[in-house]
Parts: sequence; structure tokens; C-alpha cells
Amino acid sequence: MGNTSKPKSAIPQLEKASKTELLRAVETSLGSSFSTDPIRPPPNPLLIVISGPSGVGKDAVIKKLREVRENLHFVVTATSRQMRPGEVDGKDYYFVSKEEFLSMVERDELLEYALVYGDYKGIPKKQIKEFAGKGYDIVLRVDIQGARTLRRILGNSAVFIFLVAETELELVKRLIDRKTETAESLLVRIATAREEVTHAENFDYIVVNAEGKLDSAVKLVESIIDAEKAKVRQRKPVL
Ligand SMILES: Nc1ncnc2c1ncn2[C@@H]1O[C@H](COP(=O)(O)OP(=O)(O)OP(=O)(O)O)[C@@H](O)[C@H]1O
Repeated sequence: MGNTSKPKSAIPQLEKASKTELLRAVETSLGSSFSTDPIRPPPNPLLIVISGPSGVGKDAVIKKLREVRENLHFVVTATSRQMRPGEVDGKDYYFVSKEEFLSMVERDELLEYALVYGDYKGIPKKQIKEFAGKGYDIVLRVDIQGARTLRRILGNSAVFIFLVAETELELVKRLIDRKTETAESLLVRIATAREEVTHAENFDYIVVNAEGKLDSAVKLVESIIDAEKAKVRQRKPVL
């Protein structure tokens, strides 16, 4: 004969009992009540490093990402470079003098910094701590040299996304169209970009920002963030 052990209490017939009665009866039968705790704890705040060659569209992707995604804090980089037309101090960058920048370095206020094309750029630590503490995901925008340094500092605690154009030609066209470079600085940026695109292996993901397809690139970055937040083993921000 089959199992002869009796349930602790009778479970009413499905069609006769209300949902509440059924739940109570099953709980009684199991000897414990059903938990209302979330089955998965809230994911850790994610540190997202977005990098890529000059002119690939890092700013454009991040701007759009901030429009479509909540709970995201973009860390405003401090720089000693001149403001470009349309840029806003404190929104696009913190524009500071070289002297001010160097005193931030001395006070150990920057996670990393570098001299890029003759100008200093660095990531203020305070914003990361403050916003990650509030549960925000943090976006860092760095050039490839900066991404390399950050990988050394942060290891696998952050997700590293490498943005590329579909071809070298498209990247150069985009830089020319932006009209922010002199012929000389254009050549330096192109030469650097040629060398830099060979470093994709330092990154976790590569995203193509193709001409006229900014929205697709942003969607892919969003999917990466979603997938990262669904991971069983979460990255733990080290800061
Ligand atoms: N998918 C795209 N299609 C067409 N144009 C784009 C696309 N993405 C960005 N752009 C344009 O390309 C130019 C360069 O983009 P952006 O300034 O965002 O690059 P960046 O990577 O932030 O450059 P840098 O590192 O030099 O600051 C801008 O004029 C931007 O509007």
C-alpha cells in the first residue's frame, strides 16, 4: 500500500474554499506560515565603467541612458580642459584650473586621474560613496587609459563596457563632424584610437555605437545593466 501518514489537518476542497481558507489550511498542514520576505534580496548598487576611444559617443550614450533609466548616478569628472560650447559646469564636467585640480590630487579626493591630451581628468571619490550608499547605480565615464587604471583599482567589483564605432572610418567621420578638434589634435586622437581599440580584452562587454543607431547602443547598455543586476553572484563595490 502507499503512504499511510496522515496530513496534520484536512485541506478543504479547492472549489469549496476561499483562497484565504486554502492558504491557512496549507500553512497549518505544513506547520509554518508562508514568508512574505523577498525571495531575492535587492541587488547591490552596480559600478558601471563606460569607456572607448575619443569621439565614439561616450557622452551621447550616457546622456541618453540617464534619460531612460532611473536610479543611476553619473559621476561628474573633474577636468582642467576648456569648456566646449553647450557644456555645463557641474553637469558635463567640473571645470577647474590646473592648480585646483592638483590640490584635489593632494587631498586624495580622486579615485584615479590622468593627464589626457594635455589636460587633467579625474574621478571624485565622494560622489561614488555618497550615491552608492543611497542605492544608486554609478556610471563612470573614462578614457581607455583611465579604464585600465580603474580595472587595477576596482578589479571585478565594477562592470567595464567598451564602446566602439562600427568601423574606424565612422569613428574618424564622427570626430570631424563634432568640429571640436584642430587638425593636429584630430591626428593625435585618431592615432591614439587606433592603438586603443586593440585593448577590448580588458573589458567585460563591447557595445557598437553605430552611425544613427544611438538608441540601440543605449538599449544594449541597459540590457547589460539588467543582466548584471540579475546575477546570482553580485559584484561588490569596493569603495
Ligand atoms: N550613434 C551615433 N550616431 C551618430 N552620431 C553620434 C552617435 N553617437 C555619438 N554621435 C556624435 O558623435 C560625436 C562624438 O560623440 P561624444 O562627444 O559623445 O563622444 P565621446 O566619446 O564622449 O568623445 P570624447 O571622449 O572626445 O569626449 C558627437 O557629435 C555625437 O553627437
